[in-house]
Amino acid sequence: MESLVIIPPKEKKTVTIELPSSKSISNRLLILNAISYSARPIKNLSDSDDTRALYTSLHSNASFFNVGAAGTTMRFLTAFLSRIVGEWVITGSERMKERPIGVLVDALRQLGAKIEYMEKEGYPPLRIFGSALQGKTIELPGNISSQYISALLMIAPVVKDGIILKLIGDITSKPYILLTLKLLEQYGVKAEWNANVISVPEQTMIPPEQVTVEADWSAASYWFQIAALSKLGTKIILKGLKQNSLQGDARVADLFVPLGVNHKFIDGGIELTKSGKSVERFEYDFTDQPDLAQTFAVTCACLDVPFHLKGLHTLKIKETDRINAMIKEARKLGFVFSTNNVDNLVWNGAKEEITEPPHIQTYQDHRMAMAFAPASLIIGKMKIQNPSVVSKSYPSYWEDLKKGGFSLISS
Ligand SMILES: O=C(O)C1=C[C@@H](OP(=O)(O)O)[C@@H](O)[C@H](O)C1
Ligand SMILES: C=C(OP(=O)(O)O)C(=O)O
Repeated sequence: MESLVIIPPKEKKTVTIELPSSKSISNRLLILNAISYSARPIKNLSDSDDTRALYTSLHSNASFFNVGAAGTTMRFLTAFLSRIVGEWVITGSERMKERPIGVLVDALRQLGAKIEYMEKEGYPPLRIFGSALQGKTIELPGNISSQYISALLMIAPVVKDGIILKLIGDITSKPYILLTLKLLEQYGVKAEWNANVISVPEQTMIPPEQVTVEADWSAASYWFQIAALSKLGTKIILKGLKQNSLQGDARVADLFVPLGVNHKFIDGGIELTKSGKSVERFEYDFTDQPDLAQTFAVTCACLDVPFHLKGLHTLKIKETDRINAMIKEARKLGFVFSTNNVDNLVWNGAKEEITEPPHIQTYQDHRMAMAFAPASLIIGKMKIQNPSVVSKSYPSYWEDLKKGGFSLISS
């Protein structure tokens, strides 16, 4: 498998980056357009693998869909197809077959859906016999993946009598549920969320005249990281980000202030500059922003800031077991992380000497590649295995790094 040698820039730079658009928003809009039979084009649709997987599935005449590694596509399509008459099969990558979907399948079965597990109980691939669904009140755990909840909420307005979800336990990735409700609102859908109960009555959807996808704040996090690890005087302009974003990961801007990155919203984007003033220790609960955890772990260690990252209970069922992947790969950079093996990642400052340029494995996880590459600003030359994995959410990541002055050599 291919790898990429990364050589950091020598000089401080001013760089302008056109960020990719959000795959989370793109995939919701594709489903909402399909459910409301809207043919209106979506502006600035993501060109990521995950959005391509959904777009291709929705525009195909086939009854078999392979969604690859795309979690949202797998979960959203399962709910969507459950109410389309026909027999459908959805599968995905080997890793997708290890990512649980039982909570969503159980909920859909309560609405009358006929879904079979084709291999392992509780996991893809699925065979779905689509039929009309009957809405009701469903209880489901809120602490495994918010994608199950978003998938159900998006079909709710067109399910007879609507759907009421009673979420049991803590709610994980809440901003993604809010994102779903805000986008449903753009399609004229009224919903209510009180404490742990979300209700979406059956109602007519009114597609908006025009929908535009925002730039991706999760992708922006790697540029905040680069700003934090660059020389003083570096300026990074990220185009397409909005201050009043629908995305929960917009929190990254404030979270980087104590790690020495200042930001200023400007016309059409945001400008990052390095203040160089970091805290002595970083602590944060990532329950609401799980996709940012890798960015912060690598940044803090490179800045010599010990940390305690909490709320990481969902990281084990993402593209890889991210907690263990981080522990293993950070060690190659000389940082010794530890975990309770449930929901946290800790670094007390322990370091080991490294003798050769690190060769980072990415475990089919785009965020491993994107969060580790900026470490080269501190460590020097390093190698990233299987760099093409970034196309899951940010296909132009390496091209953009080149704009930032990094030299990249395929090997
Ligand atoms: O709904 C979404 O668009 C997402 C929800 C989150 O997943 P979980 O709800 O499984 O944490 C996030 O990690 C993922 O990248 C995208
Ligand atoms: C977890 C992620 O994606 P998904 O669950 O949609 O595969 C991600 O992009 O970090």
